[in-house]
Amino acid sequence: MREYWTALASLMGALAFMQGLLHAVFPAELRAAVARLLGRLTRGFSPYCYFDVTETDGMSNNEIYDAVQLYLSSTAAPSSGARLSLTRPHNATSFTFGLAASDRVVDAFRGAAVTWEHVVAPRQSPGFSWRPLPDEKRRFTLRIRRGDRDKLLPAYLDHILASAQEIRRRSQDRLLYTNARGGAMDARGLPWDPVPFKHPSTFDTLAMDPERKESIKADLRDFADGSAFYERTGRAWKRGYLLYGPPGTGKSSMIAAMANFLGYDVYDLELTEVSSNAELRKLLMKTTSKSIIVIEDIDCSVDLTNRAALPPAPTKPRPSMDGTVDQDAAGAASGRSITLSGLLNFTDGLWSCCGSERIFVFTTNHIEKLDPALLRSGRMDMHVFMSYCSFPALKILLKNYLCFQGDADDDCGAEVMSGLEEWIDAAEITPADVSEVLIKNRRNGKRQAMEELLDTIKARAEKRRGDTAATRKDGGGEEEEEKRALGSPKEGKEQAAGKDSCGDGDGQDEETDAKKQL
Ligand SMILES: Nc1ncnc2c1ncn2[C@@H]1O[C@H](COP(=O)(O)OP(=O)(O)OP(=O)(O)O)[C@@H](O)[C@H]1O
Ligand SMILES: [Mg+2]
Repeated sequence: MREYWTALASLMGALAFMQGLLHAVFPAELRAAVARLLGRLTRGFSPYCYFDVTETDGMSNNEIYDAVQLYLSSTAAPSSGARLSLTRPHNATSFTFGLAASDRVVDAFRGAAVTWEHVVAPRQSPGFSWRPLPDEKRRFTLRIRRGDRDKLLPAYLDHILASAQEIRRRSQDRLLYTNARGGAMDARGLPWDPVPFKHPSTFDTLAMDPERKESIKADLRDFADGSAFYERTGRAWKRGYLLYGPPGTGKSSMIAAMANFLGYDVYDLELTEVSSNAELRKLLMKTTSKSIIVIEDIDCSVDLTNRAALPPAPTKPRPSMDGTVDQDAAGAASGRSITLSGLLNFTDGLWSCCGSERIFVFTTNHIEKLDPALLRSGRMDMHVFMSYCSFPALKILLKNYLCFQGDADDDCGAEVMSGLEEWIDAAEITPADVSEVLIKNRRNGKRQAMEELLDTIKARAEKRRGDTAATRKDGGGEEEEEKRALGSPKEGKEQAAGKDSCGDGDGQDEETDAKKQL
């Protein structure tokens, strides 16, 4: 036994000596080169090919790395018995599983097996970098059989990217992005600032005529399921909504309800922070698909006066082919570089097709101030008038705020309800004002809250009647008439009933025309 231990000790000594000698004679670079050569030789004879997906690709994060991580976490890993790491992504409420360092997982696609390995190695010399790099270098290595290569690539990677996007959408809370940084980029080169989007508005809580609500929901559903339709018809997969109406009628609430209904992120585009059309294009390019791009109060954000009414510019703007004023030239000449034509390119020009499945929503309190170019057919597919509170909309608010059950609710006298029905249209009261009264009085019980509301509505209707009479007396009748003609709820109701107010009778787009005016 003793001899055995002596022999082992001298063998270990000899090995240590050899290793020291090897290190002294062959420098590290030479050893690495030999290892690389051997690796290349063995790979040359190997029936597999390998693809590395590194965490960073030079300056920025590698989108495919993130996608592979998410994909493996949800599909392959849980069934494989591999070791998993647990993470919760930024802004997410749920946990995701990731493949731990140096672990492997087998996946299958189109009948072929593939192996993923997660390789984590310490970063040796950080070198020069514009941004702090992690201490470890991470990558996924994909191993597939040489014979399967054409069958799997790039379809398998497309499948991974699509699955990861869907997982992200399901697991993450929706995000609200804003460009309020005046064009500055963040560390990842993105011009948008995200915050978690947790708006409670849904189509159930939105007070508007149930029929119009249903038709908007159906339109959104058609849009979201319309991949094949848009491809077949050669149209960009996008849709434009123009929401217009007085303040407090639910335009912003409708946007939140749309986002919650579809599960889309919202990009709130602050046009006053955008200095040029080029910047606008960059912003558009950095939006993701399955998103709603919102420009609120479009009439206030940028000077979108009628083309004919543009102020004379110091240098003569170049007339376009159809004789109208060149908006870019006029805009530049008048000192602002974001123009109507830039905005139109953004919504339905060539640039609008970067990415897909996006909804543009413009809101305004003054549709009459918008350029007809913005309203013409094909630009904004749906014009939705958000009107003052109607009786069906009021019933929704009563249900939401007071749990009022309609006719089945005996507590509240039928006469209060019929009074509300009688006065609500004449009062021209917004859902926001109705909500305010209900919130204030809801602790006093249903009946009292509704009576309070009836008083408010009656007082308002009578005041309106008095105001109108006074205006007529002062000879302002014509002005009042004009105002009503431009944006009154009555007009909205006619429009809601199917009248086209946008001069869009060219029948260019049947699908759009059928649903356009809501
Ligand atoms: N149709 C509606 N259904 C339910 N709640 C509404 C509706 N309209 C307004 N409200 C209530 O009033 C508040 C203000 O509404 P919202 O901000 O959506 O109005 P808006 O039309 O966007 O107004 P503005 O034109 O001033 O931006 C909301 O928080 C919501 O509680
Ligand atoms: Mg609003």
